[in-house]
Amino acid sequence: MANDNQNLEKLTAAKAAIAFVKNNDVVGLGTGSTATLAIKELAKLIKDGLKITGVPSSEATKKLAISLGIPLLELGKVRSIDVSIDGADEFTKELNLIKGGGGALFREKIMASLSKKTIIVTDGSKLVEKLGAFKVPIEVNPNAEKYVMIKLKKLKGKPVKRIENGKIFITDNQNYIFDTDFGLIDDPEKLAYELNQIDGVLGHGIFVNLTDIIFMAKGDYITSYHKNIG
Ligand SMILES: O=C[C@H](O)[C@H](O)[C@H](O)COP(=O)(O)O
Repeated sequence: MANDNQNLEKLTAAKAAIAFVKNNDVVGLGTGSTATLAIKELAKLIKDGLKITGVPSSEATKKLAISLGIPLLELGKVRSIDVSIDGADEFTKELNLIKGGGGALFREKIMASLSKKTIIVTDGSKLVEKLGAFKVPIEVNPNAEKYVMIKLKKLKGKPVKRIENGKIFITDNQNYIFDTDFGLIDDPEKLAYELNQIDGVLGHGIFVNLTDIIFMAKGDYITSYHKNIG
């Protein structure tokens, strides 16, 4: 459970990202507690006259955006997004991420892939030296449940089907999530590639080369990490 300080940090990071949204932008709307704060800040600007069109990355975010009166386009219908703002469960200074704690990883990855600029916002608890303490969420078609389990074990993963409130967790795309322990991940790009090769895996929470800026707030300080374009 996030404490008050963490919530304040999330809000600080969210506000830093909102500054990148310009009039008439198509804006990717992430999922989770930090993205929610960003979306609420965006809604305030819209009330003050900013014109944007949002693209939600989950059904929960869609519902939130509608309740706040944000005009929306469906993710599957857009060719390009100007800027997207999302959270993360872990990140490294190389701008590699683990996402999907809320199960929205597939649509979030499509959103990030369509975005000219992807901004990630986090509190001070998400920065790690190496990804992997947070188990990698993997979205799996139920028809491939056993097959994918076998494949993940061959990759030395320990998959556990996600249960929430005593029930099997079902994603917005009607799939399962396997939270998979790979230990600390030495080469996230390689693991991402290997997971992409498994039939029945719709997507996974390792995000490599998809982020432009990360704003992390810790206490009173905000640190930004930028993509190395050199
Ligand atoms: O599926 C959920 C997303 O990837 C979230 O962005 C991620 O879990 C971080 O969420 P939060 O901002 O609540 O920590």
